[in-house]
Order: sequence, then structure tokens, then C-alpha cells
Amino acid sequence: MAAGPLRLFVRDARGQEPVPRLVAALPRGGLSVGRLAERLRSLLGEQVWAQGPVELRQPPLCRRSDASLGMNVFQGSLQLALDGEPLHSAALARSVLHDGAVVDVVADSVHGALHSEEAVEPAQSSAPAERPPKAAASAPARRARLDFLTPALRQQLFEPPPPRPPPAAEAKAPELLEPSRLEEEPREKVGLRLVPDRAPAELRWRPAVVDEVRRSFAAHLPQALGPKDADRFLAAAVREVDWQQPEGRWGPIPRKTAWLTAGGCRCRYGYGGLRIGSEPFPAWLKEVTALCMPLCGLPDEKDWPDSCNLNLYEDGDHSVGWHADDEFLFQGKFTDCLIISLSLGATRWFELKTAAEPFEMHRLLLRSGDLCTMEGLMQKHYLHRVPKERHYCEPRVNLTWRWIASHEPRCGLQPTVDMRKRHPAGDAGDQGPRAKRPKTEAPQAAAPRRKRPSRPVEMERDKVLAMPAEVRARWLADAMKAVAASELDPSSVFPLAADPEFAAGVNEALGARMFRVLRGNSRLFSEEQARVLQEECAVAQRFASAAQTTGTKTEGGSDSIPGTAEASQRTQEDQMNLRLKELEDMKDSGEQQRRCALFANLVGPLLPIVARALHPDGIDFLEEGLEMLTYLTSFCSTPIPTALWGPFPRLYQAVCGKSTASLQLPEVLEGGWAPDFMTNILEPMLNYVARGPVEVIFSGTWSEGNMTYADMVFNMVKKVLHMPGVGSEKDAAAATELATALFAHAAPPVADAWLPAYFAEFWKRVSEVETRDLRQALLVAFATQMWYNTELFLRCTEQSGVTAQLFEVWMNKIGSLKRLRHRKVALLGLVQLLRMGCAQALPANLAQGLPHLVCTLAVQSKETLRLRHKAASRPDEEEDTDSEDGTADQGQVDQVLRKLQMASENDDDNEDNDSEALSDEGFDGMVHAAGGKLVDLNAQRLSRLDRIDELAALREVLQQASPDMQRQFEAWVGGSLHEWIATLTTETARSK
Ligand SMILES: O=C(O)CCC(=O)C(=O)O
Ligand SMILES: [Fe+2]
Repeated sequence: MAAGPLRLFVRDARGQEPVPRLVAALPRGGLSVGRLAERLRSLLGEQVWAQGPVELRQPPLCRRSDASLGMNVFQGSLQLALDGEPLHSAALARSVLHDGAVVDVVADSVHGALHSEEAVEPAQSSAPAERPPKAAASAPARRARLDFLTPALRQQLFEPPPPRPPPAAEAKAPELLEPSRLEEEPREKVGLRLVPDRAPAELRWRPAVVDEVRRSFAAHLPQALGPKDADRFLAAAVREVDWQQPEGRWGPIPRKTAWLTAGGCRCRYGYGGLRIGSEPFPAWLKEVTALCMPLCGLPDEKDWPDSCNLNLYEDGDHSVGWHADDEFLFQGKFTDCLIISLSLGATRWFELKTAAEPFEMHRLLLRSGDLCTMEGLMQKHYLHRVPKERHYCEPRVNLTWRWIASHEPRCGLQPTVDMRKRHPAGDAGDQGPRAKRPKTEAPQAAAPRRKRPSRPVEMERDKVLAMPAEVRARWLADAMKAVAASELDPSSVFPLAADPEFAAGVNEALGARMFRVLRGNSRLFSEEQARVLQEECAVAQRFASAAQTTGTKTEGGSDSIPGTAEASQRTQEDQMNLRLKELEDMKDSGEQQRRCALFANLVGPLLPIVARALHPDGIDFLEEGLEMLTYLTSFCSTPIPTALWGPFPRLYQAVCGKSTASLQLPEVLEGGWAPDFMTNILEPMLNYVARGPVEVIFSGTWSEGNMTYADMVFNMVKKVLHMPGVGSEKDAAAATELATALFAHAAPPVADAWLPAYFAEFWKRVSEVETRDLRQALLVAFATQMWYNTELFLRCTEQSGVTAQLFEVWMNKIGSLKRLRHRKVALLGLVQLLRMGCAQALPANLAQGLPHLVCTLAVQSKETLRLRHKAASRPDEEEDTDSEDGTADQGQVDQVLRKLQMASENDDDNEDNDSEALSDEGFDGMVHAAGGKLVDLNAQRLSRLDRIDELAALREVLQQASPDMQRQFEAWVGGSLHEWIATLTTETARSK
């Protein structure tokens, strides 16, 4: 074989043309081609297809000899190009994930030179750009050194196969393999009229993004408002708005925010896992809306937006990370969606970039008084952000007006503007009437405006009692925090808080607040304070039941929950004693015991509050209610006490609806009132599954609803899995996780009867999947089912005719799973497959793939080892930000590879240094205890699966294989089985 440049063979997953751009830029540093290939393989899976060579265009690599490796090593920066275009590292992972492309690096002749011990060449400081390195060994010798390739792969690489036939018609190919086209219908066709075209001609709107291919547009009108107006509105916003700074997973989000709606809309604004309640448009906002809309070509008030989100960036440290305004409310991922934003105060950069390849980035400098628009399908195809700019100290307020296209069920309004009709006509003549509330609901009083009590905490009884109910709850929270921080003497707070007048009317709010405080500060309170807190809870309980008996026809006590009558007759004391006794038996740390005791004592007072929060009227406290239930079911004894099963049917009704005698739902809520809360509902549900124990799910019955628990869980999963709408994939992933838990906890045959039904739903959903979260959740779900009952699972895949496809995707994707929990189960599923293979029990099409399977297992078991070591040596670090130790050179290479890995993990958030992506995530099993420390609720939910070591399982299968089989393994992986097993043995002994 002639000497030639390093070649990167690429083919996209459709087996058609090479993906348009693809990449691998490596940093300065040494890297052997073998090592690069190995890393890429572990990153991308074992698949190698050859088509359309991508040549190394610019090989400014200096090769040096490395005696210890016995080979030449590339040194320098290696840049690959396709069709003359330089390729970027970030693009690699994205092509893999977005286009399903698979890439491998093969160095044909170069490789030989690199691996030839006899042919170590002297180091060169630079190589002529176009001059290929010399071959130094004969082809057979070189091939023999391609030790990271299996024979089949080697053959494939050097003799490119014809394009793969299209997938069998009966098996619907998953989206994973069939990326959707990015092009959208042209705006002329859909009749989209852009703001710059409809605005008065004298205004100088500047196009900022004109992307006809994706029908995505942005425009900028500098100085839409003069400095005087801008200052006036800035001052009004800063002064009058009740700014909130919700907590994300890692603390408060880095900006303040408010959500204002017109026309009595009660929809909340959700960003990531956070949701904030709405307030009506105040006068100043109406005024500024009236000034700005005509500038956007919307002179008629009936066309004006019905919502406005406000952000306050107090200084350059405040920011918003990469995101799209793709909330379900606005439908921006499906239909053309206009967003108008006004900047007030400090000048800040506003950045836009495409969410997928080909990458484009745009920046706009937004000054005080500037208007900016995003239009068309911008929220589908682009992300935007306001980055941190440490040198800016002045505050900036940003208003973003939008039209709500789909109101929350709890709000029940109809959209004021038909989003599909708004654009085509360019006039609003055919728009529906102004928002109407369904008849079934009484008009809502405007929520009281929330103001934070000023510090120091107000302590005058009369003043405190004069506060609106909501504010009192906040006052209590502030006071508790101050007590916990030793800023305030508890003796002055508690009598006031315990004053019955104080609690009147604020039971849910009080309970919810109190709970948050308790959760956040449990470790900081003294025994005495904790006792007083419990009394506080008793106050809340008293008022909760008072509200119940004064007849608001909401159920307040746990005894009104079906199925709990018997349990609730047991006195609270009995239950507490029982639990305390159980606690005595626990071998857990003191802190755990303390927490358990604290929460056990809270069951009585909190359950009524939970019940109210799990009622449609309690939706404003649903998240808190679910959080309370999560804690109660996490830290109670197992099996979960009967009383705590009480809320279970309510979770079902929140998701799926169904009127019962104890909860009559109006027609609009017949389909549930909170299916979009699945990520929160998941937490207590996981506890029911894990600690129920799971057998209860498969044997319990909800008598009032005349359904089995198993049916309930299945209906919930099915409904949420297929729920339409932007952002719903997060919920769908949560639903998948719930289903997965069933199979992780149940021992066969407990869940056998349900496996085919769940499998069918998962497979149906796979074809539509868009986000990484859901893709991974589904993969883990399949793997867990496979592990749970391999034969049954394979019967399902065979019956659906999807076996080969599924495993192909599985083996490709396993390398991109960086969370040990995910990759463990993916690996275990494959180990089960190998077990069947050894027993000659595989379907024919899978049996053929055995060499591929074994190679994947070889690579992935190694990768798991590496990740485990990483996790063990740096326990405080996130699992998926692994790097490799080694020489300095290697470190740099790994940094890049790590970036690639992270990028491949982050195809949704896609900005690895963007803490926003993390901080905006909601409650997800990791919760703050005192001192900012995170408590992992998963530790309370250990499953059968958790007790298995996947590497030990693999070792066992390898060891038990017949000698013939073992010889085959060696041939396939091109290495010693004995060594492989020895490594696994060492690791499994270590991890024990
Ligand atoms: O502050 C800005 O300019 C952008 C704000 C934003 O993107 C948002 O609120 O969604
Ligand atoms: Fe935004």
C-alpha cells in the first residue's frame, strides 16, 4: 500500500453521503494514531464504515520517536478538513449525535510507519504541509500492528463495503438513525411577515440573523426608546417589580426574574425545572408595551403580546446561559414564534448560535432602549444567551414579550392570537376573541403581590399579622433562616409564628415554606429548635383541618384519601413510636437517624398539606407538596407505611385525571392537571417503586378508582411518554425512568407480564426522540429490561422485527454514556447478550454480530474501568467530566477528547462551561441538606441492579465460556483473554 496521508473515513448513518462537516482537531501534544483511534472508538462505539475519505489537509505535525512506545508519535496540531473546510473539534461530537454519523480514524500506510519499531524516524521539527509521511513497513506487517482492530473491521476498513441497504420497512427506524432534515418551508409559503417588513418604513430595523433555510430570523432596532424613557422604565422595573431569584440545582440562578401576564392568565413561566407564578401587567409595563409594539408593526392593541418575562442582571456576573425560549406555552419549537425584547440599562452582548450543524454564531450589542426580535423557527433551530461580562457593573433589565400559544391546563385560557394565523395575513382580522376562561372556573382574584420583608426580620406582632397571607409565610421562612443562622433568637419568633392568627389562611403556604426551611436547615437547628418547628407544623396542620371543616370542599386530612382510613386511625403517636423503634435498628450514621426522626415526626403534620397540594386547587404548591412527599417516602421505614400510600392515587389523577367520589374533576381537568410535572412526580413515585416495595406496585389496587397500581403506573408512563409539546421530552424521560425503575427493582417473574407492553411504548417513542435526556433514558430502559429478563426481552425485539437495529444503536451509543449508572446497565444488557451467545441461544441475526459485541465489551469494559478510577480518585467531581492522567502531552490530548465527550453528552445544553445548564435544572434526586451539601436520594432506593457489579458479571461470562469460545474471543479482540479477565478481577476485588 502506498504511503498516504492519515485518513478519516466517514459515512453518515443513513449510509448515503458523508456528513457535510466532520472533524477532529487535536491540540499540540503527542498522540499516536493508534491511541487516537482507540479513544475515538471508545467515544463513538465500534462501528466503522468507510466511505468518502476525508484527507488530512494540513499536517503540520512533527513526528518524533518515542522509544518507550517504540513508535513515532505525531506532535503538533492536527487539523482535518473536508472539502477544503477546516473542521472543528466541537463539530465531531455533534455530528455523531445529531447526524448519527459514525467516525473512525484509520491510518492506512501512515499507521504502519507509526507502528513500525524498525522504522522509527528521527524527529522532525516540521513537515511540509502536503508531503505525506513515508511508509516504512510492508503492508502485511503494518496490518499486523493494527492491534486495535478486529479482523472483520480491518477488512471492512481496507475494503469499503457498499452502502448499507435501507432498514427493513416493517421496522420503523428510530430517529437515532434517521436525522430529520433541517430545512423548513420558505417563509413566503407559510406567509411569515417579519417585523422589519411590517414595521413603519422609516424605522431602521437591522437584520441580525436571516436564515431562510431554517426559517429563523432576528432583527435589531437600536435606540427604539430615547434615553429618558429608557431610564424611566428601568427605574420603574427595578423599583416596582417583585423580582424573584429562584433556586436552581446549584443555588440561586444568576439573575433575577419576573413573569407578567395579561388578561387574567395564570400560567407559570418555566425555565428548566423552575416555574414561577405570574403577576398582572402593571401600569408602567402597559405603557412601555404601548410604546414599543407600534415600532414592531403592531399598532393594534388586540394584537399585542399577552405575556412578558423580565430579567434583571444586577451586574456583569449575572447572565443567562445558552437556551431557547422553547417552553410549551409559546410553541416556539413547532410554529413561527415572535419574541420581542427591550433592553434597559447596561449594554450587554446578546449571542445567538445554531443548535446543530452547520454552526453559526451571531452577536448583538444591546444598549439601553434597543429592541430586538427573534422570529420564525428561531427557538427550534437556535440558542441564545447573555454571557457574563465581569467588567460591566451596571444593572440591566430585559423585557421579553411573547404570545402564549398554549395555556396551562390549570389556567384554562384560550390563546388570544391564533399563532398559525397571525403571520400569514399580517393582519389580525381573523383572530379569535380575547382570552376567555372556561365556564367551569370561577374568576380568579389577582394574587397578592409578593414583597420580601425587609431585613432585619420584622418582629412587631401587629405588623406581622397585618401582612398578607403569602407574605406572612415568607416572613416565617426568613425568620427561620435567621434563627438557623443565629441571627435571631428563636424565643422571639416562635410565639409569634405559633399565634393562631398568624397561620390563619396560609396553611399551604406556611407548610410549604416551613418545609423548605426545614429541609435546607435541618442540620443547623438545635434539638430544641427542631421541637419548636414541629409545633409550628402542628399549627399548620390545625389550620389545614380548620380550612377543611369550614367547607372549601377540598380534602385536607390524610383520612380523606382513599385507602388510608384504616392507617390514619392509628394514632400518630403509634406511628411515631413504630418508626422510632425502626430507627433504633438502623445502622446508619447519626445524621441519617436524625433526619429520619425529623421526617418521621413530620408525617402527621405534613400529610394534610401534601394532600392539599396534590389537589387541583393546590397547584401553586404542587412542587412543594411533591417535595414533602418525596422526603417523607425517602426517609420513612420500608415497606412504606400505609398512611404514606395515601397520596399515591392523587399522583395518578394529577397526571391522568379520572374523577372519583373523593375528587370530582371538572371537565377541563378530566385529563389530569399536572402531567407536565412528571419530573417532580417522578421522585415520590421512585420511592413507591423502590421502597414500596415494588411488589406492592404489582399487587396493589386503588379501590376507589377500581384500578390496579400496576395499571396506574403504566397509564402514567404511557401518557407522559407520548405527551406532545416542547419541553415534554424532559417529562417523557422522567416517565421512562419511572418505568425503568420497575424492572430494576422487580425480580422475575414479578414484572414479566408488563415487559412487552412497556417495550412497545418505548420503541414507539424512540422514533420521535429529539433530546439526549430522552434518548439516554430509553436506552437505559431497554438495557434494564434486557437485564431483567433477557429471553423475554429478545422475544419482544424479535416479534417487532427490531432486534438488529436496536443493538446496533445500543453498541454505538454505549460509548457516549458517561454516567456510570447509565453505562453500567447498558453494559450489563450486553453482558446478558454475550451470556446467551455463549449458550448458543441468540437469534441468528444477533449471533452473527457476536464478534462485534465482544469487541464492544472489550472497549467499553476498559472505558468503565477508567471512569471508575476517575470517579474514585476525584469523588467530588462530576462523573462525566473525566480526564485521564498521564504525561503532560497526553493530558492535553485528553482534555480535547474530554471536551468531545462532554460535547457528545451535552447535545442539548451543548456548552460545557455553562453552569446555567446545570443551575436551571430542577429537583432531580440531589437535594441540598445543610451547608450546601448534596444528599443523593438515590441512596435510599437501592435496587437489585445496584447490587450487581457489571464488570464482575462480564468476567463470569468470559470465564465460563467454552475453551473454543474463549479462543474466538481472543481472535476477535486481538489480545489476551487472560489479561482482560485479570484486569476485571483486580477491579472487582478493588471495588468490593
Ligand atoms: O436578557 C436578554 O436579552 C435575553 C433574555 C432571555 O433570553 C430570556 O429571558 O429568555
Ligand atoms: Fe431567552
